[in-house]
Amino acid sequence: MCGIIGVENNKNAAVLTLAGLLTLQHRGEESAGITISGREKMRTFKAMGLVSRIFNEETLLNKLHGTVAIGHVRYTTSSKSSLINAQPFQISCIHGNISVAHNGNITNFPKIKELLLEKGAIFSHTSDTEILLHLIAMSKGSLTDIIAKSLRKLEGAFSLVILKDRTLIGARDSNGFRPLVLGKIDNSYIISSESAAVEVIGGKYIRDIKPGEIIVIEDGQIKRSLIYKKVRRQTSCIFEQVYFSRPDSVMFEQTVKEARVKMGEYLAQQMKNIKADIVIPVPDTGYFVALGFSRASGILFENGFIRNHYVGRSFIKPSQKLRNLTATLKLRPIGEVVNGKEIILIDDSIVRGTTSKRLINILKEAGTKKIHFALSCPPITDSCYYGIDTPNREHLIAANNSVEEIKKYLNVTSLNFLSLDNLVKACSSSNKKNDVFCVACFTGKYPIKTSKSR
Ligand SMILES: O=P(O)(O)OC[C@H]1O[C@H](OP(=O)(O)OP(=O)(O)O)[C@H](O)[C@@H]1O
Ligand SMILES: NC(=O)CC[C@H](N)C(=O)O
Ligand code: SF4
Ligand SMILES: [Mg+2]
Repeated sequence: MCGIIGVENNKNAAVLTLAGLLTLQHRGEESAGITISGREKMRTFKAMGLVSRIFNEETLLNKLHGTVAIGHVRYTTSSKSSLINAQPFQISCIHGNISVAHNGNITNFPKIKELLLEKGAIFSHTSDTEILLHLIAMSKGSLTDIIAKSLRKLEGAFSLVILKDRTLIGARDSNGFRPLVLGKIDNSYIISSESAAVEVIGGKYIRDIKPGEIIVIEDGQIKRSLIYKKVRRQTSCIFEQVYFSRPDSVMFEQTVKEARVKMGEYLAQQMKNIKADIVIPVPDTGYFVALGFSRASGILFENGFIRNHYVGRSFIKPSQKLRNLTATLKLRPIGEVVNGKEIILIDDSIVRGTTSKRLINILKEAGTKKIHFALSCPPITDSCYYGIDTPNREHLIAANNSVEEIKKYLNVTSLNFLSLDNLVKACSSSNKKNDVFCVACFTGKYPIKTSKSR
């Protein structure tokens, strides 16, 4: 998952974009970048690492002048985690200087790249996003037309912010896999992956960018908004509510926090025969699920872990070595809370199993008597090709083991997964049909086939 943001018509565009990126840091920790433009020449500044390490006062004041900016935090899901693939990608072409920041994965990238290479195109990045810039550079027409034409050629998941001179453009693929919202601060529009980033920088969330929509904004005015490709079926990623998004962001007319509380309530219904002394969340994502569980079951909520806030998230780290290290450093049980207790331990998901095995071991070392482990989604049995890094089924613990085998491996008293029906109910607003979600990593039924999908 990556985080993207764009701010236009604002003399503080750089600072607001930076604040937005800090708010979206949970979506990608590997690299970050900002492109800024306005009266002066377009410039991009990007580097590997966390936003706070890359952007300081000196970078901002000396290098980032302008009134329109886009920013990106990267979680690698195509090619390598390296500086050449850090975004935004800024190019110079027949249409002038253009910069783009992308969240998602373009599933027909290999095919398009091959065609472009045959035509003599030269690539300077290795990830999927660059093909869009080639398609734009080779198209003719107005800015909106060339973007629409180019996007129609892409398949898969792409929420985008694009910058050209003083124009900010937002676009979303027609399945609506990844979120993208429109907001406003004073006379400036904001486009962001999540509504939390709009609100943290002082703006107001207006609406979601629709699946298949392009929106063109300049000088504080929406110049055009069009549906470039009709939605056949909206399939927004349900894992956004489960794991990726911030609890204070709005999705499907409710906050992610509300969805997670409901997941906890449904889990409590599913597990009504299990009694325990306390309910403990695995920070951070398990927090609101455990709260919902506790309210619905009447079992006392307790904080059983101290979380180290300086090591980031474990699942999104780019190598198993880093994931192991983060999982080891991230959480420490509080002995006096768990010692001698029968607990319900709540996390959002088991993906590779890196976190859960460690947690259960350290809880036992701290004297926990019995552990009922509960997850706020079904077993993850299939890879994601739309912007989450679970490329090999052999790395997914639930792809190769039954629930009973995982229970034995984790050595827990019971293992409980939220049912798919209950997950969909928790994430839906009351007036939406169920098929607005992609649930392929739980079912293997992919809304868009790729060469690798089952
Ligand atoms: O089975 P695994 O491969 O270990 O992945 C799943 C775990 O990783 C995540 O936590 P993470 O540390 O990434 O983020 P969080 O602190 O926001 O919950 C998630 O909440 C699970 O705890
Ligand atoms: N997870 C993402 O959204 C990443 C965007 C893009 N596919 C990249 O790898 O850079
Ligand atoms: S496969 Fe899973 S993680 Fe990927 S888009 Fe679909 S629901 Fe989200
Ligand atoms: Mg977690």
